[in-house]
Amino acid sequence: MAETSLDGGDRAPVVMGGEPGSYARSVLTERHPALISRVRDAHPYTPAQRGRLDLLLEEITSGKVQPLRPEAHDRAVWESWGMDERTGVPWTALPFLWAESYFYRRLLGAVGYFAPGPWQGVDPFEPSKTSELRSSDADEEMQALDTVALLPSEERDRALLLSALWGNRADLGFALSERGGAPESAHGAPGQRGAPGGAGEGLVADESGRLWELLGDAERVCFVADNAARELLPDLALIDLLLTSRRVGSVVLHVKPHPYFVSDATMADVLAALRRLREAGGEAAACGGRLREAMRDGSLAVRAHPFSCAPLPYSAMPEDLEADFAASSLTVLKGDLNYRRLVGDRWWDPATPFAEAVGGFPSPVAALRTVKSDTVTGLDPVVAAELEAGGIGWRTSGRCAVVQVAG
Ligand SMILES: O=P(O)(O)OC[C@H]1O[C@](O)(CO)[C@@H](O)[C@@H]1O
Repeated sequence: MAETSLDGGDRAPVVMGGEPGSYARSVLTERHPALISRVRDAHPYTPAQRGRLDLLLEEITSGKVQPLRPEAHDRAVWESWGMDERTGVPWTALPFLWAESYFYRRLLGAVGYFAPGPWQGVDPFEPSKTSELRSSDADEEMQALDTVALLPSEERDRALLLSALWGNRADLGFALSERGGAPESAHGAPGQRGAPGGAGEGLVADESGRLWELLGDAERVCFVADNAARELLPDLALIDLLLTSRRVGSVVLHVKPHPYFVSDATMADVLAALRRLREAGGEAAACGGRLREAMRDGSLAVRAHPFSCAPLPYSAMPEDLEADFAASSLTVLKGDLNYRRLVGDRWWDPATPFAEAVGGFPSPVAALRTVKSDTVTGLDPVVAAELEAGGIGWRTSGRCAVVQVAG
C-alpha cells in the first residue's frame, strides 16, 4: 500500500515519516535506533531478548515492516488498526504517528512484555521513569507545593495549571533527541512558568480563561494523562485541586494500558507517583493522601483503554471510549501525542482555528501541551507568522506551549 501525505481528503496533509530533513524522519531513523540501544541496557536482558532487539533494529533501519506473530494477543486489534496493509512497507513510507506507535508495540514484543514468563509486564522504561521520579528536581517541585498552597486561590490555581502544562516537557523520549529541547531547564518554580522568555518561547496560545469557566460547572472530568514521573506529579496535584477546591464531582484519569512512547504513564506509574507524593511530606503528602482516598471512594477512577495506545486519531475512537468522554463535562488532554491524535497528525496551517481542526469531540475538550512536533493549530495569525519567520524549529523545541479549548 502506498500511502501519501494527502490521504484523508481535503484536510491538511498527513505528517509522513520519510520526508527528507523532517523531524519525523529523525525520530524514526535516529531516535528509535538510539532507544533500542538504551533499552538493551535497561535490564539484564537474556541473549534471546537482545537478539530480538537486534532484529528489530535491523528491521527499522534497513528492512520493511513485519507483522505481529500469529499468536500475538493483540494481532486482531492491530489488523483492525491497519497492520496488514502496511506489512512489507519501508518504515519511513508510513504515516509518522502509525510508525511510531507500531514501533513501541514491537519493542515491547521484543523484550517479552506480553509473553507469559518472568519478563511479562516488566516495563523496559521503568529505570528511567524511576530515576526521574527520585530526582532532586522532583523533590524541589513537590516542596514547591507548600508555597503554592499559601497563594491566593486564583494564583494557586494558575500555578498548578502551568505546572502541569510545563511538566509535559519532562518527556524521556524527547530527551533522547538532539533536536529536542532540554527538559531539565523546563521547570521553574510553579507559577513562574507562563513565559520562559525569549523569541519562540512560552505560552503561545492561552485559553485558560475558558478552561476555568468550563471547570467551574464541571461535574465529571476526564483527564487523559501523558507522561509519568515529573509530568504526572503536577498532573496529580492539578487533579487534587479539581476534586477539592474546584469541587469537580469526579475525575477519570486515563493512562496507557502498557508502556508507550518511553515515559507514558501506566497504572504502575500512577501508584509510584502517589507513593512518592505521600513520602515527600508537607503539602505533597497531604495531596497524595487525598488522592489515595479519592481512589478508594471512587471520585478518582483510573482507566487504561486499549485505544490509548492506538496509532489512530481520536476521531476513530471506539464507542465505549467515546461514551466515557461524552459523559464528562470536560476532557483534558495532556501532551504532544494526545494533541496530534486530537487534531489529526497533519501539517496544519498553525493559524487554523483549533476547534475547526478538532472537528468534533464527544465533550468539550482542552489541550495542555508543550509543542514537540510539527502539528500545530489555533495560533493567532500574527503569533504564527512571527514564530514561522524564525524557521520551523519552534515546533519541535518544546519551548512553546498551548492551552486550547474547543466546545
Ligand atoms: O510526551 P508527549 O508530549 O506526548 O510527546 C511525545 C512526542 O515525542 C515524540 O515522540 C517526538 O517528539 C512525538 O512523536 C510525540 O508527539
